[in-house]
Amino acid sequence: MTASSEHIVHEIEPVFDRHSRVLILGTMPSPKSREEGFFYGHPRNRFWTVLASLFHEPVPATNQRKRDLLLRHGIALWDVLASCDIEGASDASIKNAKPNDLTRITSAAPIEAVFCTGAKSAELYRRYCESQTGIPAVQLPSTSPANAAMDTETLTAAYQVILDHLEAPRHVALHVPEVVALEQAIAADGTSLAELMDRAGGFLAFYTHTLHPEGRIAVLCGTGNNGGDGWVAAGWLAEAGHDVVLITPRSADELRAEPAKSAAQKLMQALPESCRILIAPEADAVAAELKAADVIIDAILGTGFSGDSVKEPFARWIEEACACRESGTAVIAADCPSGYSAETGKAASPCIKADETVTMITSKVGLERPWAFTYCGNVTVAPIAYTRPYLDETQPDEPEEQPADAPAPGKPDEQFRRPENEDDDGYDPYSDRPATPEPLFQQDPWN
Ligand SMILES: NC(=O)C1=CN([C@@H]2O[C@H](COP(=O)(O)OP(=O)(O)OC[C@H]3O[C@@H](n4cnc5c(N)ncnc54)[C@H](O)[C@@H]3O)[C@@H](O)[C@H]2O)[C@@H](O)CC1
Ligand SMILES: [K+]
Repeated sequence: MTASSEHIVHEIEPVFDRHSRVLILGTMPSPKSREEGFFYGHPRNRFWTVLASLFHEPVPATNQRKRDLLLRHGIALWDVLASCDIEGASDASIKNAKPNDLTRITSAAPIEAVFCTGAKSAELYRRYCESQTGIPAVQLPSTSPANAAMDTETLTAAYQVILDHLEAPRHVALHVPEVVALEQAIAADGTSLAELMDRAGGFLAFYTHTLHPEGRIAVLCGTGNNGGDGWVAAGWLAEAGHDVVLITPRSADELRAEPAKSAAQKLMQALPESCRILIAPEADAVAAELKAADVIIDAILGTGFSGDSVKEPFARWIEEACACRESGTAVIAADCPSGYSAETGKAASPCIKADETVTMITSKVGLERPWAFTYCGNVTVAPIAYTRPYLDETQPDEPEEQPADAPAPGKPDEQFRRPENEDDDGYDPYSDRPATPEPLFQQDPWN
């Protein structure tokens, strides 16, 4: 060990579960990562920026969000080394290396590909770990600030290869009480409702900003938690450089629903200059603000709405927003369009017609009705939590739906229906029937 090197023992737990399909490995957490208690913790390391951009998500800001992102996409994350002597974060200085036992992950998860984030981890993996796992590693470029020559776009393009091994996220449509129960269960396990709202509003803003990187945005907020998503999104969009006006019937302090009230108060405590708040404005003032906007975010009513009609002042706000959309203003709904039942798909009078709906956590049955597009436009699920463990328990995979006139399985509807795989000669290439060997030579007919 040299004077400036230290003996380091890896103390950050690996991230994986039984759905992880890809394993990403570095060498050893840097001093900054050890301080943060999580992988790639240096603010200038681009690992999280690259992953977020691969999945079109906001860059995760906390360790919990980073862990969540990995698990949602089926990625396991660890390092090759369990301990070594190292100078700072210098891979080149590594001596006395002891590898981690990667079978801890490969025996529990269906890992089909291993990626190393840099030359040193790939070299150490080949030397110490490949024989344990039996899976050769693909070397990816390092995301560390030391690899500054490579820009983030090039890095992201190199990391695309990971996607070939991952499954597309499953979208399950739940009933509204099931969504509420799901959020409660996630909150009971440590991701609070306030945190879920922060992620919901953050994703709503990220999605809006991706579609409309510039322009003036009006956010219509109701008094429930759907409004809370709007308060969070407004702050985020103002920070991202938009001119934002938030329209609400009540001040932050007068709201009653939690976590919406706390989210609104948090925005008021550090209100960005480009975010104006209009409290209970006259109908004409609302109309003028909506007309001046390039994008309207509808965060008036979400899953808490039911009924045949919408009360004032929201009814008028909805009518004004619909009129603006007729003249070309984009409308993006938070969770579901206001006035539209996320449970039944019934549209009240009046009802928002949106170009896009960013629905939180998972889809809802009302958003899957055949006419939903008229009100919801494109529906995008905001991936605000890792829901799979909860849904695996409560939602066993349904058998594929058969059309009403489909024959019962195993009972052909016609007497002479042929097995599906049979070809014109009656040979089924996929059956287990052993092929009858053909004679190699025909017998000489003259003998
Ligand atoms: N529970 C949570 O932690 C999370 C909730 N989220 C958001 O919270 C929403 C659900 O929040 P809430 O349960 O508070 O319900 P909503 O905010 O959807 O609706 C409740 C509000 O609607 C008003 N309302 C009901 N019927 C009305 C009518 N006919 N006319 C006018 N106003 C009417 C009520 O007075 C109440 O203020 C979701 O849609 C989602 O956007 C997300 O932030 C994710 C996390
Ligand atoms: K809404």
